[in-house]
Amino acid sequence: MSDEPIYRLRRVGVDYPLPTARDGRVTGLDDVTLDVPATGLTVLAGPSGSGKSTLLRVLALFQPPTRGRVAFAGAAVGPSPRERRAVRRHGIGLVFQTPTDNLLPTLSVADNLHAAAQSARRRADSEDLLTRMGLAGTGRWRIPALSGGQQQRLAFACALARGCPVVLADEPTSQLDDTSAGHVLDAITRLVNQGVPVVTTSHDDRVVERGDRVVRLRAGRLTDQEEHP
Ligand SMILES: Nc1ncnc2c1ncn2[C@@H]1O[C@H](COP(=O)(O)OP(=O)(O)OP(=O)(O)O)[C@@H](O)[C@H]1O
Repeated sequence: MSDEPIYRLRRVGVDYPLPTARDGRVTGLDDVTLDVPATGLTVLAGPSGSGKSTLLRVLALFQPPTRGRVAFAGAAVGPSPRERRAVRRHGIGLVFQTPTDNLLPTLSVADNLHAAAQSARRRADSEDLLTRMGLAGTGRWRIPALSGGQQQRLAFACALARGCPVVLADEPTSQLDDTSAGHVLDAITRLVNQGVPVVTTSHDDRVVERGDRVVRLRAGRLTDQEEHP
C-alpha cells in the first residue's frame, strides 16, 4: 500500500470577511500543516469555533484557502471552481450532519445507490453495498421509512457506490440517539476496515475514541495530533 497521504495541507489559512470585526475579517484557520493518511479514521476535534468545519470544508474543496497549499491524492488543487468541482465530483464522498440532506427522498433506497453510482459513471451492486452498511433487505424502502441512523448509513453506502477514495463526514452522529449513533459508528468502522479512509468532525467522545488519529484544533490552529494504536 502506498504511503502517499490522501491530503497534504501546507500552512493553510482561511479568513472570512466580517465587516464588524476590527480588521474586517475573522480567522477560521491559521497556519495549518497536516498530512491526512489514506487509511483509517481521522477525527477533527476541538471546542466550538475552533475551525473543525472550516477544515472539513477545505478538505471537501468547498472552501478555497486564503493562504497556503492543498494537495489531494498527490496533485495540487488550484483555485479554479470548475477544477475543484470536478475533483470533488469524482474523488470525495460527503456525508452531511442532517440525514435528509444526503439523500433523494422521492427515490427508493436502491435507487439512491444507483443514482449515486451513475453520478460517477459507475454501476452499483445495491444489495452488496447495503449488506456492507448493515442495511440488507431495505432496497425497496422509501427514504422516509428509514430511521435517521439508517439514512446516515445509506449516505455512507452512496459514497461507496460512487467509488470515492475518501469520505468526509460532518458531525454524522450529532442528530442521532445513542443507539443509532452506535450503528453509524459501526458502519464507519466497517468502511474504514474495507480500506476507505474517513475524515470526520465530531464533538462526540465515542467518535474520538474510535479514531485511528485525532487532530485537535483551537482558535483555528492545529494544537495536537495523536495516533491511536
Ligand atoms: N461563514 C462564516 N463567516 C464568518 N465567520 C465564520 C464563518 N464560518 C466560520 N466562521 C468563524 O470561523 C471560526 C471557526 O468556525 P468553524 O465553524 O470552522 O468552527 P467549528 O470548530 O466547526 O465550530 P462548531 O463546533 O461550533 O461547529 C469561528 O470563529 C467562526 O465564527
